[in-house]
Amino acid sequence: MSPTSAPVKIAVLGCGTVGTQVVRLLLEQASDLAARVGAPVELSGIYVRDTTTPRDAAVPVDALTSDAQALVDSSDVVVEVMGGIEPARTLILRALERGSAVVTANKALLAQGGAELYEAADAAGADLYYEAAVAGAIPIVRPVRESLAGDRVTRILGVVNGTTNYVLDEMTTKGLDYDAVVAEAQRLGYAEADPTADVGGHDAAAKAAILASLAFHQRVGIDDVYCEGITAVTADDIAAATETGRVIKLLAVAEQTDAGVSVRVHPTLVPRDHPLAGVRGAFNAVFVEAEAAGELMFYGQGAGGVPTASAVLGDIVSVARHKAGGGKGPRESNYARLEVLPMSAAMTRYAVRMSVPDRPGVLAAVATIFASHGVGIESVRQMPGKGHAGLILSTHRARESALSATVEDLRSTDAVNEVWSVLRIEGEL
Ligand SMILES: NC(=O)C1=CN([C@@H]2O[C@H](COP(=O)(O)OP(=O)(O)OC[C@H]3O[C@@H](n4cnc5c(N)ncnc54)[C@H](O)[C@@H]3O)[C@@H](O)[C@H]2O)C=CC1
Ligand SMILES: N[C@@H](CC=O)C(=O)O
Ligand code: NA
Repeated sequence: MSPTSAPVKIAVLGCGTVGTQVVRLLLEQASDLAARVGAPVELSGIYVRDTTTPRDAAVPVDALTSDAQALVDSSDVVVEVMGGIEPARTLILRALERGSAVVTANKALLAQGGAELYEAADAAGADLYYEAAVAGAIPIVRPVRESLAGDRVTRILGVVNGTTNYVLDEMTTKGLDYDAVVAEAQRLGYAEADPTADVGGHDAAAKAAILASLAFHQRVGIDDVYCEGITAVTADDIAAATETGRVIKLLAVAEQTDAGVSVRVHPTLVPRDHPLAGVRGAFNAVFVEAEAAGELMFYGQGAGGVPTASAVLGDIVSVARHKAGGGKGPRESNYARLEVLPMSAAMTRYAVRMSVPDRPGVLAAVATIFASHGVGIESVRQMPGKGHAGLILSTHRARESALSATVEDLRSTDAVNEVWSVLRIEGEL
């Protein structure tokens, strides 16, 4: 490091699960970080609501401030780990407008108001980095944004929410109660401040929007993403999945086809021998298919304060290097003009689980309904009950609109007592 290098001043906004670990690592690793950056990396302050709240011993009390604007205005790099839309948005814009680099973990803000932030960064020639916003510690933003920038990404398939993966995994393997597992995910620091963002699928949808924007070089916002969470998944769904050699995962799917771009998040049946089925606990995994690269898989800890802080620190080093030695990170790539398709146009496979009367001719009647909508049946599994039979019909690839029309007819025929659930299938040939 040159003895004349001016320190790079880092402001941290928010001191919760992630912020605490960012501060700890910044201070503990200060000398290594300085050597990697080429200049001292200095914590200029930590913005909190209340400076008197007791905090982790790693957080220096004299660095706490409740004056966010003054802190932002006196820093070279602003690290936003508060979450939420405001005041995060205003403070990030303020930082970017004065040419400061911004590192954020805030996928909700990026997926909702990203355009405004990217434009402000571009106008000021400032860095905007957000590796922690997608799949926690896993390097996925940088690979898609930079390493694959010369390729054509066609599909991304991922487990990108640690909380829901943890919940589904605990319910599947230990038969634990849904509410108890969600509470544990909160205690472990996996869940969002409001865990309905996790279980409702919105957190995964925000990540899917960010990944799709990067992969397909155009803006895809949260409103473009079809989103279904795990709240309707029942113990019976999990048992039926096990029965058919599958597991249920909340998957984010982003695909580019000739017709356009399709981005969706929903509970999905994955065959037990598929690598995504083996993603346990709060771990995440992202498959990327690109024309030249072929299939790539990224795997690691998708949630939790310490792993997420690793991704934040990596971004801090990148932007601090630019501050110390010159240079700048990539601008937003937003030139493509593909149509973002509605969910009704999505193509996938389905498992329809239903109860039918235990009498002859029922199966033929059900098959006729599927055929009338052009939905091919790949397999039928029967599970006998008292006076009725449980059926699981797995389909060939079909259009979502055709499947919806099929289910509507199934619900109105007397050949079916009840349609219990409809789950999409990915990863099976
Ligand atoms: N916890 C995790 O595993 C991950 C979290 N993230 C993201 O990182 C960000 C932070 O998440 P966590 O640390 O888990 O949340 P958290 O709720 O533990 O921490 C946020 C902190 O910011 C503070 N804060 C919120 N609004 C504020 C305001 N207006 N003024 C001052 N302080 C304010 C809160 O009091 C809290 O201490 C969020 O955007 C989240 O989506 C991203 C990846 C993983
Ligand atoms: N709540 C999120 C945290 C990381 O993004 C999750 O559970 O994945
Ligand atoms: Na990441």
